[in-house]
Amino acid sequence: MNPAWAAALSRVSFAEHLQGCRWFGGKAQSLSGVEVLEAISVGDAGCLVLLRVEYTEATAETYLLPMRLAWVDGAEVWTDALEDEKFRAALLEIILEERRLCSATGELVGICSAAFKTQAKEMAEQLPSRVLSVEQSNSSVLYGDRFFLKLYRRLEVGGNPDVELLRYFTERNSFEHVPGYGGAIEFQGAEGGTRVLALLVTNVPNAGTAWTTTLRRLERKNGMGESGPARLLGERTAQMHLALAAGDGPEFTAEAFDDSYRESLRRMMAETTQRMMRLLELRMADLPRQIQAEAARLLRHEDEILQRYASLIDPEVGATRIRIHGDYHLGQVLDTEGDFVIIDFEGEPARPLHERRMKHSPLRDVAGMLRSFDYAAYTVIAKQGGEDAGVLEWTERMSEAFLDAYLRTAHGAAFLPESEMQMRKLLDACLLEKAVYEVCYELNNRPDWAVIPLRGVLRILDESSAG
Ligand SMILES: Nc1ncnc2c1ncn2[C@@H]1O[C@H](COP(=O)(O)OP(=O)(O)O)[C@@H](O)[C@H]1O
Ligand SMILES: O=P(O)(O)O[C@H]1O[C@H](CO)[C@@H](O[C@H]2O[C@H](CO)[C@@H](O)[C@H](O)[C@H]2O)[C@H](O)[C@H]1O
Repeated sequence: MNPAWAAALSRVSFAEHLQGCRWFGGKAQSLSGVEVLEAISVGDAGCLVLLRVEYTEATAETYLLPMRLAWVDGAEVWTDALEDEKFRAALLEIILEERRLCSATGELVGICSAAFKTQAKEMAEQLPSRVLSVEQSNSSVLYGDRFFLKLYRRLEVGGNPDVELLRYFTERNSFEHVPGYGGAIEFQGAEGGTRVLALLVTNVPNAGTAWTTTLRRLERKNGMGESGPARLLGERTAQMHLALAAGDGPEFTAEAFDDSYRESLRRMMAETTQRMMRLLELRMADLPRQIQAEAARLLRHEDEILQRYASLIDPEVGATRIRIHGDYHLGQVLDTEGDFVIIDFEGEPARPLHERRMKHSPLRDVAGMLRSFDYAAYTVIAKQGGEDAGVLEWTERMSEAFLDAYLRTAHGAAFLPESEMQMRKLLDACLLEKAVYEVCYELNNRPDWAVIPLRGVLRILDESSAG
């Protein structure tokens, strides 16, 4: 690393800075140390800093920070390099021109798809760019109205499912309701191990995500009777799964839902639950007082949740498992006014990479979307300050329409369990696990939102013990 940078970076108070970043996923943990692993120079525009964050009670993580030294009021300070047009242009250039930039511990490599290489040649002048200010776990840049670049914040060694799946759909032309894959930036460590730092795709003009358009409709009580959009979304979701199920090669071929998988699923579900319970205990005092009683109630249900998984993962379930979206919700769908485009195949950001790349029942995605209808309803109810029967009824209608269209479109697919009872059991297990995951995600990322999934878990438990 450049010694001047190393000295300047050593003066930055990263631990404090991270707590204020939306994309930092360690807010519920106590930090035990932060170390700069590398600062990869991006021409003279700035650098990409790899930061190792250590926790007292969780596995260390690596984060990516684009940084630039600037003079502010006569002093040299580090700023967010993404705010700088020159830096953003340099990132795009690395991909379109397939640049390779050496650093002390490895090499930064730009990878460009054939289709984007042609576009790059046509591009006479630099495209104006801007950073998107949207609700997300990473950071994104829009170049003119053509390219969309996502800079990943939490980095892991290994293949990135977002890149993998979008490249798969684009190369096979098997599902058109996704952005076109354009390229990536990787950091190939000298000691082995590659991390994906950024993804480039086509920009998809849109009216917002289905999350924002759904909330808008709900808040204005406008078009609430219509189940057409939920049906279309169910159909597109099934088409996405059918395209993924048709894949071959070790990464895509469908696999059996056998005992060893069932055991790893049960283990993963148990781990998520135990993680959630420990986080809840840790953060209890920070939760608003009126929510603490519900959180305490949830803490008493640990054994019940674990038992429920065991009985729900039925040994009779005879379906296949495939690559899935992995973190499917209304915010992962662009509303293109009349249709939908599905984005963000990275999987649940809080899970380790090997779990995100596993093959699963696509009912996990279905459960994710059903939970999202619930989130939308309770977000509106929270804003309005009280229960609203109309909104809750809407959620039920949308969920039914979505599920019905999904099952009709995927009818006969090997990834659907054979009987309706098996399907319901598996879906219920996925719904419970998703809500449990969401409590962890919110405590770590957006503590103010934790009440929504927390109440969601309690409702799922109450409903199934009543039924
Ligand atoms: N290809 C695209 N074209 C236009 N906008 C996009 C595209 N992909 C994502 N977006 C916008 O960027 C936001 C964040 O993208 P997403 O992939 O969900 O990032 P994250 O992994 O950080 O959650 C989306 O909610 C959407 O508003
Ligand atoms: O989109 P990401 O990959 O960043 O997913 C993470 O963040 C999501 C929030 O941005 C989070 O989704 C949860 O909140 C949504 C509303 O903002 C809601 O629609 C989803 O149903 C709910 O799960 C997601 O869980 C997390 O992985």
